[in-house]
Amino acid sequence: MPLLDSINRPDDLRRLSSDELTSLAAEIRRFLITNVSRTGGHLGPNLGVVELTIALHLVFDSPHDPIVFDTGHQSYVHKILTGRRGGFPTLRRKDGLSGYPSRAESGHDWVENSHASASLGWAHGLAQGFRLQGASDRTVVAVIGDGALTGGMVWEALNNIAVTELPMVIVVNDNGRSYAPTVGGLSAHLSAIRTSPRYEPTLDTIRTSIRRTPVVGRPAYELLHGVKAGLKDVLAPQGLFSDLDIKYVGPVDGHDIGALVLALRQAKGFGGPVVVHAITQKGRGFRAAEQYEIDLFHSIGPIDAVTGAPINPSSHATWTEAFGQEMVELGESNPKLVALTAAMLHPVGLARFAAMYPERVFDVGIAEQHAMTYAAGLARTGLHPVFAVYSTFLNRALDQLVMDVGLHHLPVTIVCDRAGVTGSDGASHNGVWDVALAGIVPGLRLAAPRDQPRLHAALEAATTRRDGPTLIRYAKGRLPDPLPAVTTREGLDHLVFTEQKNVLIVAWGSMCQVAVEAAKLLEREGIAAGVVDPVWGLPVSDALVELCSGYRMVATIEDDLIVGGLGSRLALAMSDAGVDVPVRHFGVPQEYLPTASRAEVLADIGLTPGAVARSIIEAVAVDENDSADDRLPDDRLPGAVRYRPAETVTEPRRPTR
Ligand SMILES: Cc1ncc(C[n+]2csc(CCOP(=O)(O)OP(=O)(O)O)c2C)c(N)n1
Ligand SMILES: CC(=O)[C@@H](O)[C@H](O)COP(=O)(O)O
Ligand SMILES: [Mg+2]
Repeated sequence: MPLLDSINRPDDLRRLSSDELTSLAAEIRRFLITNVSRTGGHLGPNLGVVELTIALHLVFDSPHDPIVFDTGHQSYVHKILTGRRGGFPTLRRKDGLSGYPSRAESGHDWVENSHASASLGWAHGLAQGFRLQGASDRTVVAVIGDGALTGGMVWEALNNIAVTELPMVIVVNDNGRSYAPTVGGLSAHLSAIRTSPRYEPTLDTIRTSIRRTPVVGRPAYELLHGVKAGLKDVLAPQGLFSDLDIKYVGPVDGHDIGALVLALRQAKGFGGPVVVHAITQKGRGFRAAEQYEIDLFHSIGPIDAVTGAPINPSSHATWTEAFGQEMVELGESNPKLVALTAAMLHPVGLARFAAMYPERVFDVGIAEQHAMTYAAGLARTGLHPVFAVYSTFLNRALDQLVMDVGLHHLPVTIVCDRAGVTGSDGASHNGVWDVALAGIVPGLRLAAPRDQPRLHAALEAATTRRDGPTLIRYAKGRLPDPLPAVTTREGLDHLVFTEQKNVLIVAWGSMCQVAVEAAKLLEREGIAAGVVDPVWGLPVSDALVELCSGYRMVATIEDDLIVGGLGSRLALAMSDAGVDVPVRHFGVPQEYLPTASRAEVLADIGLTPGAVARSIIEAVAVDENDSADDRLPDDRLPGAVRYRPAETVTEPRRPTR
């Protein structure tokens, strides 16, 4: 029977011999490859932490000793060891196993936020909280990658942790990579430790010779681990942490369970803050991952479990590729254009621009705050920075956007990829807050292009603006077919034009297609509805406010938060202008959305043509004998939450059709 079948809780590990633990690690590796190649997910990071996670659960008593995984994308092995291997066929799916820690799944999971660099803050709070409440026997463990270590929050936490005696073990999972090789001085420092010439060959030689020694070999080998774990203080420079007076153990071979157990036990025994520096290999044990230089299979879709080749790769262009192409062309015509990324050069589509203009791209590590203020500095010298970032990670740089870029009216363009509902990466990855957050910046102009032609135009306009910031947002995945305007008036693209001032649907970005299809459904019901796309939706234009005047109803549809979104700002502007027309808002509710596919989440929150049309029909109070229920396709998925009308709807006047 496979050893893995007998592992249902961490305690089950403790009855295995060291050889059995090594065999278990191999079984887990095969399990990961078999399952994650089917579902997609963070295969590379989790292949790199198999032995580390086994050692953590051998030395610490989870959940009594919390283990906090930074970013959380590398917690699959933790889930396997805590009784959840059966859920892996449903990984990252609706009602399935989350791809990140989940309190609803297990008491072993403490932190669900998948935004990097937060684990040390969490660990500090947990340790301090336990101490204040007399639970001094609990050691808090943070597992943080070398990439996440480049985030500013880490150093805020370390500055505070360093002056405590709290029982905390900070495991640096150092594989030298974020997606790409980790950048910056910190990474160079870790690399120096990792590759210290005085460290590796010496110890490897000793280790090999001892292992060959019969009988006394194994005990001596165990002893060496203890020596090895301590040797770091002697053989290789590691001032970074010890200069903060934080004890340092390592570097330890992150794939040697015995060495890890010794180092973690030593760290636990210190009783105060300790760093354990584990050297791991992202993608370890899967040749295709190990050889995929771009990101070592950091995040994959379904692949062949042997070759690693994508299964059914989409040939359709993506927003990210379209952006990348635009940047290459803009870079050629505009020598002042520079680009920034926070450790996601390829994921945001800047790789080609970087290849063409290597001196004009800056990867700052997972440091969005720094990226934004760095961009302000660059702009202050007359350059035009484009900061490409996933929408949800823009949250990290709000103050820098408001006070460094906005306050100085600097020509910085922020390009938010993965804007809107992303779905399978869970609540903290939906890019739904950017409009509400960035929309508060005085002078910032915000566009949500609906297709590639509009993206081209928006980038042209944004990168030539000199008197303030711009933000352009687009959804994850494939580029939609072009959706041309029927006519454009005063900067407003009319996608469905009706002379009749009955219902006006105002939509932008990915919701334009939804709006057009909803208008067709309404037309079938004899309800005339026009559709207009403002493209540059914020600040709300006077032309849009004036256009809304005289309609029986305005509906706004957006793939971002209703509160603070386009619709709520339009309603406010209409109210200020005395345009007394009821407004119904369709968008993302102020909730943390559960893990599901983008399509499933959009259906659940009523952002489908059928749901929008049904709701508009209900709102314009059609003849109550014709229940809307009989007349429109209910394209919600079974069991979906019924659409909840937005609170801001005012009672519509009885329409005439
Ligand atoms: C604030 C923030 N920015 C960007 C990301 C996207 N992201 C997810 S994992 C990752 C790389 C993490 O590298 P590391 O911490 O070294 O972990 P590894 O994948 O190497 O185990 C990045 C940039 C994020 N999750 N959070
Ligand atoms: C863990 C993390 O933040 C990213 O790796 C995230 O999974 C992005 O996924 P996509 O690039 O597939 O949108
Ligand atoms: Mg890493």
